[in-house]
Amino acid sequence: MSTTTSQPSVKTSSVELEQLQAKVQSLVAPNFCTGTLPLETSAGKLFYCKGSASDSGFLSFTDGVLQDGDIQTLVEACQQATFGRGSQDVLDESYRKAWKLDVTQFSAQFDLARSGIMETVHDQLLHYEKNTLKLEPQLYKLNIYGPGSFFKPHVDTPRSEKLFASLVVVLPTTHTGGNLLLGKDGSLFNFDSSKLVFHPETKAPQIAFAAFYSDIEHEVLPVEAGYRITLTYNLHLADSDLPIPKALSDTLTSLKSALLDLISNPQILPNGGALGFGLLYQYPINPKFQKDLVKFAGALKGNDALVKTACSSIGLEVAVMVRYDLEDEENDEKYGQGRDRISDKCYGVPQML
Ligand SMILES: O=C(O)CCC(=O)C(=O)O
Ligand SMILES: [Fe+2]
Repeated sequence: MSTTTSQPSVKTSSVELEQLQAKVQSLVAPNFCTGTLPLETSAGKLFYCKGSASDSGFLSFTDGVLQDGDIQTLVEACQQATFGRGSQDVLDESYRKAWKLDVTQFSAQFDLARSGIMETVHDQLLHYEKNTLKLEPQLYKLNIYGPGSFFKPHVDTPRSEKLFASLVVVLPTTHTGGNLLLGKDGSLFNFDSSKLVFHPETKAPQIAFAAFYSDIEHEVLPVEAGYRITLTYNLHLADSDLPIPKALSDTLTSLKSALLDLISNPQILPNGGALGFGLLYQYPINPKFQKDLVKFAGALKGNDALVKTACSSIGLEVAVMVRYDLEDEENDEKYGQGRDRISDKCYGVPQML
């Protein structure tokens, strides 16, 4: 972000800057959302095939509670689930123990587009960016976690630079364990699907879902009994012409006034200059192509988007820049695990200026 001047950037250290930093750090924009919704009988079946027509079958999630034996037949059509490590797709049961079906092998009657989930996810995760952007879901896999299945902490590494968030839809089956922990050790949320997939009073089957920014660390705890069946989706950004929201939230208003206080102080950047904000989230960018960042600046997440919106709304120019940290081996090691790791594109940690 810069004021409109041709002066070179000046680094300023002051109480005011520290106050602004504290303000930005105290902001809380949602970075995940969860919910449940009834599963209608008309959306209750899952069809699958193993290879030939004679190996095909279906499960119904709405005609009584599924027995483990029924699910076992589905498991037999599955392959062991892999994950990305470095540039490779690997099978490592000490890291991920689960089964998967590729999209070519199954078809679910459950229709995400008609379920209303995307509207909720859009409002929560694109809160400050929803003026111009929308999310497009791409069905990725069906996964089954049986007794002893788990997925250790990881981030979902992007296959596309448009990857914004991940969505997990849990189908109604009896199971215990298999909680999805969001944030380190579940610091953000403990999503216990086993308690959500049947209505607490009527016991009617329900869908439970969790959506979160793909760079948020998460894990699936071991399933203790039964089977946990999920549909996973990659949520991509797509251009849209949604109307600009009129109301700015209290959070945004308070950040705007903190920024205004700062820039109206004659002691701060008296000759103009630049303010830098380290981004809170990570983004799938290819830093080789500067032009990508122009587009990327419209797709910030949560608090990052909030800071950008606040700056723009008081007339400051905002740009996203990459800062290279050549010695950041720790992150390579930590984030070299996850869904579909790709070799030449990775989460970058740009700076907002
Ligand atoms: O099943 C879940 O809750 C999350 C699965 C997951 O992290 C993934 O497929 O990448
Ligand atoms: Fe994941």
